[in-house]
Amino acid sequence: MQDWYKLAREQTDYILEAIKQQPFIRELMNGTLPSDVFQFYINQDAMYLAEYKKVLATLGVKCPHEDDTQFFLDSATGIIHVENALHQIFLKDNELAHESSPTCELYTSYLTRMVANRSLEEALAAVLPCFTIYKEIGDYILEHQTNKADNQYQDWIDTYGGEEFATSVNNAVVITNKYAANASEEVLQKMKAAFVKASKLEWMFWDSAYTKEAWKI
Ligand SMILES: Cc1ncc(C[n+]2csc(CCO)c2C)c(N)n1
Repeated sequence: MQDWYKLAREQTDYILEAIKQQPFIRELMNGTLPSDVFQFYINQDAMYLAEYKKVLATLGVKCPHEDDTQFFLDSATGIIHVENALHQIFLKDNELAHESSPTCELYTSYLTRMVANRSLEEALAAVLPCFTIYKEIGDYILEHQTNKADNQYQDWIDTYGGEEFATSVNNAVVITNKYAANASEEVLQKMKAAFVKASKLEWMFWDSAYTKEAWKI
């Protein structure tokens, strides 16, 4: 398996295209996303990230190569700095929610289960869309927006588009490809399923923010 990610990316192209068409993304891009919807998203994302950083730390500890461990542990602490800075800009303290939406709960629980109970390869594949999809969507928005000087969400957009974040995403892809290169056909199938599912959960996360998804009871 030469370039596992290239194949996984091709097989999830329909999900990427669907994300680009989501009203959340379109309105984020032109700056018209209602601020209560963005608040809901940032709130849920704060809860997502609190779990995701533990997922990355656990994954890092599982990696046999020191450099890979270093990368995932750095990414976990990076979340504390970069993402918290974003939340400082956008998260209004008085609107802090403490209950995860069903989709936020589903996504974080899924990732936690993958790193706890599955092979390193599967866990890597499950964690990767978080990096690659944000990179693609960040770049997509930067490329297509016409209002960079006056979009209230520009700080968010700039975090995920551009070069600095690209290096981190590239590292995550290279590491995942490296383990895929020696994986059996059975493991490769499981990696693909995990990558597809996590990509769908990324779509669902934005969708659930746009509808301000609540528990049914
Ligand atoms: C639901 C959701 N998915 C992905 C990201 C983006 N993201 C979160 S942590 C991380 C790795 C280190 O920065 C990246 C790319 C997000 N914020 N929220």
